Amino acid sequence: MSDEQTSGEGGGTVDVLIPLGLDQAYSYAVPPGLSLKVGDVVQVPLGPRETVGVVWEIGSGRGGNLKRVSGLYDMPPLDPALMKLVDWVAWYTLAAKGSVLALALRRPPDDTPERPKLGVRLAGAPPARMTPARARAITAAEGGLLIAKSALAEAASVSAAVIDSLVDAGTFSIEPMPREQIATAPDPDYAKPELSEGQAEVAAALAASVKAAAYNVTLLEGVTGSGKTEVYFEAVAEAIRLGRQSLILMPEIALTAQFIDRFEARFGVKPGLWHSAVTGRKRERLQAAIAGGEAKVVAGARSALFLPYKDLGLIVVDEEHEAAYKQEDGVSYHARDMAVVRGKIESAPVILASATPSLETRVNAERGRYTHLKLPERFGGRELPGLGLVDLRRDKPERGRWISGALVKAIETNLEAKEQSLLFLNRRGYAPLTLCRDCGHRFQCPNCTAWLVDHRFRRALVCHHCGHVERRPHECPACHTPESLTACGPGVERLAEEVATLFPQARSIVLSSDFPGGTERLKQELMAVAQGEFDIVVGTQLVAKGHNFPGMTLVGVIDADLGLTSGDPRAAERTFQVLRQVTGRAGRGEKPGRALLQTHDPSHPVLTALISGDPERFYAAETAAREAAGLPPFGRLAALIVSGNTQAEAESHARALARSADAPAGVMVLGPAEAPLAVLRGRHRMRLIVKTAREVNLQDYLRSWLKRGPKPKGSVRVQVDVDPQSFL
Ligand SMILES: Nc1ncnc2c1ncn2[C@@H]1O[C@H](COP(=O)(O)OP(=O)(O)OP(=O)(O)O)[C@@H](O)[C@H]1O
Ligand SMILES: [Zn+2]
Repeated sequence: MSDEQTSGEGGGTVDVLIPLGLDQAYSYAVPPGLSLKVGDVVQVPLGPRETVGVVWEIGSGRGGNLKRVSGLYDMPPLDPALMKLVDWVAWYTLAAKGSVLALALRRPPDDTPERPKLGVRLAGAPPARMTPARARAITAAEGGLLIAKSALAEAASVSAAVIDSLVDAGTFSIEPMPREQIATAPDPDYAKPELSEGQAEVAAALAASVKAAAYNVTLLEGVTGSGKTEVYFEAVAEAIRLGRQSLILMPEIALTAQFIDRFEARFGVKPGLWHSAVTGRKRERLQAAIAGGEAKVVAGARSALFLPYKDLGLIVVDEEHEAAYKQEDGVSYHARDMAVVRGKIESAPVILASATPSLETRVNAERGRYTHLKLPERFGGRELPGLGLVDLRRDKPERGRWISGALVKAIETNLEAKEQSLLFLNRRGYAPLTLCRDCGHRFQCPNCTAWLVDHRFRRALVCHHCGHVERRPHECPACHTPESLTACGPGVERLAEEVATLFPQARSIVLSSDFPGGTERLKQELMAVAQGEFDIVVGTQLVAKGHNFPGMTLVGVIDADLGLTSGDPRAAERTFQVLRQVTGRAGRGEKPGRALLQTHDPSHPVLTALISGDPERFYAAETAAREAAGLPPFGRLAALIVSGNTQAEAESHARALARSADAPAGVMVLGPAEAPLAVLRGRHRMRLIVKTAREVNLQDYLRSWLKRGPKPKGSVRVQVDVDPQSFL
């Protein structure tokens, strides 16, 4: 930013960043009479059209023959903290700055006036001509309250025309309804829980960090059911008392009905909810309430990180280890890491909560960069579930079955005791692979290097990567043998079939993201499970985390080895996390719980660490392994995915890029090799991996490399992923 000038006057210039995939701000002339400052939201011409942009810098030159800014929008300028965040995220991820701005920029307000909802009120004398319908409407409106027209019509079982006629007769007055409250102030003392001694200590430390109003990161590590939520609510309460705003980031906001209820029980109102399904005017109003500082607590998905908080006093990242925090398309940022950045920019404390923290966060805590607070016990003296392994090499289910004898017995015992069981299998659909018994033909996605997953309930074969759907035919498309297709391996739907056969009297349900009826129904079913309406739940990772099912006392993991063989450097960590989360669903209520994990490899270090009940053992071993391999957080990693319409195009560009790598000391460029998903949505993909020592400035290196390297031509695209989480 220029030092001398704080505003661009008529005749001067400004650099305007446009929320599109452009890295540079463009210079425009400021027309006479207009005075612009940094952060102002303006309209500018771009090619043949007009577009919105933000004044990023005040230029020093004269307008000359530059295009002119067309006008200034009547909306608050972008906050300097948010501009800083945009700059930082763009620098770190190598995404185009304009694309990052698109995450942070509010759309200019819709100018069409919002049609207020109309209400009617009993205000005058009864009409000269009375009818039964009119009488009902008048009776329903007694008391003189303002009632929405449609609600009154429904309450009185009359048509809207009847109400209108009473308005015409002067019996009812018509008035605009007050707007639905979007930001009612939460009450920090609405329903304070009685905290245990350990909880109270941690809560006090968190509240103190809020009071200190300074940047500081705390890892809140507590076993499943220890009351992490309850405890960080105390930090939120403190922020509310100070009149400041809190952001609670959650990995899957759409499924957090239980969380919202808990928040309401604690603070008397719902938090402001921010996610992609909040649209239109509601979205605008919430943004305005956040910018105005009235919305005190926002619970949101990762995009809530880019909202224009007026006075952010606390950021909580719940389940900080979750992979869902990493955005893979467009700007590929990790919301947990960027939350820490925003905390720093805002001088606000950040709480990272998890029962199974990421290795990165653990190492930061161990090295003293983060404060480490622990809740080592479950609340109310409850025990963590006892864990046992089932050796599938000995206790082998018959062909086409997946539940071992030991697990069947445990479920039977649970059914007799009227307690709930959860069978966990992280595979959607009926079967991961379909093949022809006669010729061996396998059903593959035409657009991706992936098998089509049999979804029997939907009667379709589906690609989980691109969404391609086809009908399951009756004969093999290759050899035309009728009825020769066979399903290989289990998915949750198939497991549910087995459950129905084994336990016909049990009330069972399958829960996965394929659940018919969408998120709303799914929420209801999760509630129903919590209320004990099902005996057996078959589910994917969707049911593994965050939920509180008090009657659940048994968790059976169908395939504990799944995920350990993927070759992903994070495979061990992920498996450890998901297994600890899912087994943590057992025994959260009055009765103790247990979990059985089926495996072909009972001596695998991840499993023995889990069984030992000593997570430190796992973290120590995994930390040592990562350190030895120079993997994050001990080194830095980036992936470059080079894709093109043909294999040849992608490969030749990837090779040319590799040749120009010119890696200095401390930098290693690996590849190109075919990406594990070699074809995705019809695009051929090659991958280069950049691995550097921790002290290397990875971003600077990548930038200089991409600048001197060959420029992508034709269909070729290069996608940069700093800190890749998924190695597909
Ligand atoms: N001090 C308390 N008073 C009353 N109930 C509590 C208290 N602490 C925790 N609980 C209850 O214990 C259960 C588990 O608490 P909570 O969900 O906060 O744990 P968590 O550590 O977030 O669990 P997870 O990591 O498994 O999601 C909840 O039903 C919660 O209401
Ligand atoms: Zn596909």
